[in-house]
Amino acid sequence: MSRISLKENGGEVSATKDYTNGGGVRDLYGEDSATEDHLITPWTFSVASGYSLLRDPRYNKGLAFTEGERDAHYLRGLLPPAVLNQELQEKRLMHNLRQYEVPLHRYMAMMDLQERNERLFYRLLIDNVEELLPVVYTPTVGEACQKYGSIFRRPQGLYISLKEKGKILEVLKNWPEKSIQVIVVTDGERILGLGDLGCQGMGIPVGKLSLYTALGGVRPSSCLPITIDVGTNNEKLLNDEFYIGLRQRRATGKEYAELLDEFMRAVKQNYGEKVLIQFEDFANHNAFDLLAKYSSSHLVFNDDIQGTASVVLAGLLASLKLVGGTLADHTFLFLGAGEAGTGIAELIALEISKQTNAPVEETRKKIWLVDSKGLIVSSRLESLQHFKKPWAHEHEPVKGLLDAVKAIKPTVLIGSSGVGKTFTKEVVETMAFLNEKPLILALSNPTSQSECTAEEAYTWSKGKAIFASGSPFDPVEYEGKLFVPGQANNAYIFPGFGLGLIISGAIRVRDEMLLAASEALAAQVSEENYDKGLIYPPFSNIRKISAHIAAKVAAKAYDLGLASHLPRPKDLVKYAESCMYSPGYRSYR
Ligand SMILES: O=C([O-])CC(=O)C(=O)O
Ligand SMILES: [Mg+2]
Repeated sequence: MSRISLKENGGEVSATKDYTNGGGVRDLYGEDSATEDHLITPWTFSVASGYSLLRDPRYNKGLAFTEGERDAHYLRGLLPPAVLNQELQEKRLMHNLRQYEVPLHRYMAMMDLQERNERLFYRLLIDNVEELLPVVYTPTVGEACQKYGSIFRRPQGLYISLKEKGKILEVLKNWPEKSIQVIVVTDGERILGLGDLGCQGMGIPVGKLSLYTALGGVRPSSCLPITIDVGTNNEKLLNDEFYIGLRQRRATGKEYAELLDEFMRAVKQNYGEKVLIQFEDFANHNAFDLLAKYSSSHLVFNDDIQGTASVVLAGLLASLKLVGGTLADHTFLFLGAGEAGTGIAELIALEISKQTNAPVEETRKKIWLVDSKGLIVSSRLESLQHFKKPWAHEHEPVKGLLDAVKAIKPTVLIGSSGVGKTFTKEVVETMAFLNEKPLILALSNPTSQSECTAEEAYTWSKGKAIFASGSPFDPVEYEGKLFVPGQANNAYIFPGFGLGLIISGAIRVRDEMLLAASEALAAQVSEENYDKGLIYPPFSNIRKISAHIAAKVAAKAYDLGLASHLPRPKDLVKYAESCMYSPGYRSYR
């Protein structure tokens, strides 16, 4: 039951909440209108007041409760006399946060705030997005996952382990919110570039969903972080006395597939057809299969394959303004042929195919991938995993990255292997030797896994490189000129993408929607950004950017006949904006 204080008489009061078919809830509290839909089932819930109101992060306002609210809701004496507005609370908290020098301490302070006063948490995150993104998200969230057991305070999100086999539907019903629109789920096997963190991967769904709200305006109450715990193969965690997950090695094969299948069925049964399930940080060997298996029956999106692809394609489209030519004029070389690498490669091939009308089998030939065994070439075809096969072109075998750069002569070099420091000085120098303006994207996360740093890219290329990275880097001064690296992180795409699916009531994800999202993001890069060498707009404008992405994605859903929210709103950008959650406090009568 959700608890809320809306009525003036305090105590336990019943109110009516309108429930809807596709997992949408009516905007009773004026939060947003993203989810208005046809009503079918009435729902009753109780009202919190007094002490329990102060302890309920969704409705607590701390010292911002007004005199009238303190009277009406049995709060007298439970708060000190001062009344502070949200602005002053924000100022105080930002001041406190900046005192912490250790990033993990900032992360913990932010999580505490989220569990104490949700609206204030989102106020901070939205108003200080560039400063706080690296705290609640990449890179600090990676360290938080590594140490999740030690820093554990209050549980966030929903844990579904092998112990819950056969009971997943019941577990979903334990979650206090009934109306869920977005689930981010991980099994913790490939957390960023940090590997298997088992159950402690929970930090990732929690962090991603806080961005759904802050950057994409999806209501927090409709977001559900889930970690599926099938064990871990991480010996360090298995031997860690504070580890929070199942102390066993990973279940695989049939046992794994059955648990996932029960989960997918339970989600659809409980929340309907229109709940978005975002797969996050699964290992390659499961990620592709899960996406393929469920994309025709569920609204599923793999952020590491599709979200990363869409954000990188956006950067490439934008970079054409700086480097010239069309996408088809370029040659692409990837280090890393997993989810991100092959996902990006395929979306580039699709976009070139769309632009030139050439079949995608042809356009793929502009794109080369290197994995741990060297360049992917046709003589390796037999032994390649299925998702690498389309990239096995005719070429003699080439071992390392440097030789591949020399052989392929790429104009664009993309790192997506999850392994740090692999763009060496020689590699960057060769790119700069081959190209007037080499485009270098070091996508692996967190910062420790980045293929090179921004400073390395600019200095080794003697200021020629156009550089962006998955994890954030500070601007670099080189020979008196300031270079501002972009952050090619899927956080640009998934919040707006998800919002677009929600507002249109989409029931399936299609590649055309990803292309639409990329084009929308690229269109948001301004002349001023280009002047600084940026191929992504700053995150400070992200809510506006998300609304534009959402509008294009929703438009595509309508065009493809996959939207269920009818009639189609006339101005989709305005509509998307009007749906977005804003974190200002509500007044309680
Ligand atoms: O979380 C991030 O920053 C980007 C991402 O999805 C990953 O690296 O797996
Ligand atoms: Mg990820």
